[in-house]
Amino acid sequence: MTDQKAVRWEKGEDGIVVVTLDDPGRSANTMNERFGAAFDECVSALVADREAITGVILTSAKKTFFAGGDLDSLSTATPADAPRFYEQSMAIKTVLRRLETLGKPVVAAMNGTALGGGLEIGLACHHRIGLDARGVLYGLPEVTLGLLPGGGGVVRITRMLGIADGFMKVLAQGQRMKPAQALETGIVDELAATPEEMLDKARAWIAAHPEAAQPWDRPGYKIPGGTPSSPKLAAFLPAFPANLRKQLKGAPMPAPRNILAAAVEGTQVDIETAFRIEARYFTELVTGQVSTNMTKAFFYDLQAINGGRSRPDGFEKWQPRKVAVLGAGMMGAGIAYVCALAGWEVVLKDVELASAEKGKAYSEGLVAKGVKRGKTTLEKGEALLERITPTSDYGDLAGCDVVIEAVFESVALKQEVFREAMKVVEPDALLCSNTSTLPITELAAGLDREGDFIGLHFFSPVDKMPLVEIIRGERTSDAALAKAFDLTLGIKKTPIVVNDSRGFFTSRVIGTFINEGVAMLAEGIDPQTIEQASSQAGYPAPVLQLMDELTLTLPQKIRKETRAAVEAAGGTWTPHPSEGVIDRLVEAGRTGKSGGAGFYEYADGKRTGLWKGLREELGATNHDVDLHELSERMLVIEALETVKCFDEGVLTSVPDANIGSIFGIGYPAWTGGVVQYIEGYPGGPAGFVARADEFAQKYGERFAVPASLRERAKETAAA
Ligand SMILES: C/C=C/C(=O)SCCNC(=O)CCNC(=O)[C@H](O)C(C)(C)COP(=O)(O)OP(=O)(O)OC[C@H]1O[C@@H](n2cnc3c(N)ncnc32)[C@H](O)[C@@H]1OP(=O)(O)O
Repeated sequence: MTDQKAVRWEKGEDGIVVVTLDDPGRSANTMNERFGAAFDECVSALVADREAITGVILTSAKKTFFAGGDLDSLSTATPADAPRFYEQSMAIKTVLRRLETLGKPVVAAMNGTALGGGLEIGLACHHRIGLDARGVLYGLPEVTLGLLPGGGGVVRITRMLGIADGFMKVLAQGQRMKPAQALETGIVDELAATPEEMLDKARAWIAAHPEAAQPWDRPGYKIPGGTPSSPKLAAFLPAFPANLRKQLKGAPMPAPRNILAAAVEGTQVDIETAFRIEARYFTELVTGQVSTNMTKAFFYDLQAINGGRSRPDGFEKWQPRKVAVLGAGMMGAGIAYVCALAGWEVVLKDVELASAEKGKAYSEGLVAKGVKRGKTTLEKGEALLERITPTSDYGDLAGCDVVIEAVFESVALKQEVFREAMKVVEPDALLCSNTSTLPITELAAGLDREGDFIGLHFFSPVDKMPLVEIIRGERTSDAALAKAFDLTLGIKKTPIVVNDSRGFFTSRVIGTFINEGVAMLAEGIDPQTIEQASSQAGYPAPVLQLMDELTLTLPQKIRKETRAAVEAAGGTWTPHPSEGVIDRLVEAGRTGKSGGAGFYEYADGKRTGLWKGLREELGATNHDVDLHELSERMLVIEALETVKCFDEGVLTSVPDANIGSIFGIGYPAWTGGVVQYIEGYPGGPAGFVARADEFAQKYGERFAVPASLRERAKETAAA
């Protein structure tokens, strides 16, 4: 038996060797050099002792069975590291191949979460047992980090499940599956209720399968669904890359394409060659900028946020008992649903009982859909609905320890409903406004208990959107912030924390995106070209389509209010080139989707195509455009506005900026978020500044680079 190594092993009297993965230096096992060396030594010892071994069980001494490739190393790879990463990918595949061809049964007793490289270790075993416990996850999430499973995962998943199921159900989605789903998908073979039961099952399986080998190593094995040359698959395989292109709409996301290529090419050759193909595609991804961006955002930034980086210290974890939701429109109804889903009592209040009941009906619809799709049970759904009480009577808010207001965007109305609610709710209730634009400090002014007042900006549709922007007013207390943070985690959303200002962070930054799209129309650029440029940048919705959804009157109203505020403070308003276009369309009655006409035409509320008159109305005559430059203008203007948010103290955290931009306002995932876009721009911040300077020259002051960013560019260029 070895000691103090990342891998230790011990042979029992029954000849079964239990291999325990236990990196001494880390709280989770990862594929770092220490593990690689120790695992190699272990497998060599198993091979040497093969005749005396009955079987092997792989398990872990950590809470997490294995957390995959070492992201600290993977996220910092550059093109110069390509040879090293190719070698590393081949080295782990070689050792796993030696294990799977040991000639003795090998069982993965995955007694905790196994993701990425962790599941790839399991896939090299002849049998995988999962732990059926809360919080345990299995899957290959690499695609969500801009990577591919480079430890043999693509090769084995496609051999095991076939190209179609392997790609669509596991590799392309990168889903982290609960144990039952992992079993159904076929990435684990059986489940155990406890780690002890898991070991018993592993021993039993070894006893029953002394001749175990991988299916693909048995003579005559056929890949499920066939290889690319088999007629059945050849008929629809060509549609895969086409569908992928359609889904990605030209966004620079190389991982899905590389995964598909590795899967298709790898199934046409022997397994060793397939490993080399996979390693080549993996190396290309890991040394590229997109995987760095996505890993920073989706692992490190999310970890920092969920770890409570922006939550004030010293306050006990809190959860509401009874939530008052004021206003049962689209937002209020969604908020009521997510709070009831979290297990809290909810009182949904509107002026008329019928409106409140209509708000509750929204939850009924979601529950019915969930039951139909098997996502919840009838009992759970009914219990959720029981927790929502619709009312028109403020008296029913008695006992509520949180108020979440979601009424019309009017300071006077919001203050009035708070005043009424505060007469009835608990004296220390948390007071939250779901405003998307109105300054929190102004809303709180005049109400007692400004310290308990905070902004909770939800995004629509509330049940689907993963973000809540928490806005701290000038007098919001630390205690209220800690409660709002806990509430947000309680409804399983990601909280970002910003300081108060008009439009906060998300509304302000998305405003620059849509205004830039409309400014292009004012330059005479064809609307279809503008839509294409935003899709190609990776935005989930084309810019003019998005503006129609948000309505053209909203930015017009915000602009008027902001202009009034600027002028009242003695400043001068600089008109934006989008203003004329928006005003013309609003004047023509084209106010957006809800008004039945905007940049697009609608029939029965459904979009039918761009308004044909738009080109004529605005004189779309400018065809000499560089599509890439249009895409960049949108990305750059949002990044510059974010820098201003930092300068003005609205933002104080890079993870909040990155995740807020991706989860809240659809900033493209491949960038890693607004700040990471600047950091990862070709040439780093200095390259970004040079590009913004070009835009400032061509398009005006709105692209002026803030001094703080110029300074950062100098520092990073000198480093
Ligand atoms: C070729 C192969 C490619 C790949 O495999 S790519 C990687 C694919 N794997 C993943 O994406 C999983 C990433 N990790 C996680 O999602 C979570 O972690 C877990 C669900 C596995 C566990 O979560 P929890 O129990 O809450 O633990 P924790 O606090 O997140 O992690 C404990 C410590 O372990 C570090 N860590 C976790 N996974 C990795 C990793 N893959 N690479 C490097 N470090 C990792 C964390 O940062 C933290 O560290 P600290 O204790 O210093 O805070």
